[in-house]
Amino acid sequence: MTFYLGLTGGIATGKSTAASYFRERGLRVIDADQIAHAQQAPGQVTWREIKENFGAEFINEDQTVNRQKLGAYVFAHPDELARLSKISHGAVLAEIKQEMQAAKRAGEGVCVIDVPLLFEAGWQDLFDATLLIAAPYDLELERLMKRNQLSREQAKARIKSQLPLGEKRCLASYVIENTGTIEELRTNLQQLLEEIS
Ligand SMILES: CC(C)(COP(=O)(O)OP(=O)(O)OC[C@H]1O[C@@H](n2cnc3c(N)ncnc32)[C@H](O)[C@@H]1O)[C@@H](O)C(=O)NCCC(=O)NCCS
Ligand SMILES: Nc1ncnc2c1ncn2[C@@H]1O[C@H](COP(=O)(O)OP(=O)(O)OP(=O)(O)O)[C@@H](O)[C@H]1O
Repeated sequence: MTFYLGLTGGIATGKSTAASYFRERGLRVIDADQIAHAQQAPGQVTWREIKENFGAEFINEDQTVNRQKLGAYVFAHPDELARLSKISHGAVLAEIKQEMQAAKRAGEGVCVIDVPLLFEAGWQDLFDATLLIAAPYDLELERLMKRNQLSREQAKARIKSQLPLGEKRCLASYVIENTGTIEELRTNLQQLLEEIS
């Protein structure tokens, strides 16, 4: 039986860092962001819908979606972000389900599904358990500003576009506080893996 572990967090709280650890341990990690990006490749259905709904000004000369520009726009306009989510989520979910089936067919013990918007989308029932990588608000804000080179206001708007971390804490089966070093995070992840394996 495959144990499906849904991995989530706030923006920049450390999901990808946790996902890297699981990959190093040889586990399949299904990455919703990566799936969403692949489905935005020129010519794909999602790409066409983005072009039609948001306009050609969000398409680069090489026909790829200008994600930086689109991100700056949608995170400043909640209704537009909802429109983008609506365009993307059905196809992302279908691909996630396919990859989960592949893990089962391959007889894998644990399969991790990294979904930033797991609780916002209401997908928790798809998984055997959910793991939230959490960090205090100020740390989340600092990491996000630094990594994406955003102003404080831009970073705050991105965090605000998601369900508050406090609410995600109540919904998750497991919560790991990512407030120490990356080594400490890895130790906590190892303990969790031992518990569920
Ligand atoms: C808004 C976009 C253009 C920004 O692109 P960018 O390269 O700057 O960011 P990236 O895709 O790496 O996402 C970074 C983080 O932003 C957050 N985020 C992304 N999409 C959304 C959304 N629709 N609502 C709230 N937060 C979001 C997530 O925490 C994600 O991990 C891009 O995220 C996008 O196309 N989003 C729609 C698809 C989607 O909902 N993806 C999430 C996985 S289901
Ligand atoms: N324990 C830690 N100590 C110091 N830096 C960390 C720690 N954990 C993560 N980081 C750094 O914080 C940033 C955000 O981490 P990461 O990319 O894993 O977050 P994420 O939750 O996947 O983000 P997103 O939601 O945007 O995809 C990265 O630059 C990462 O190297």
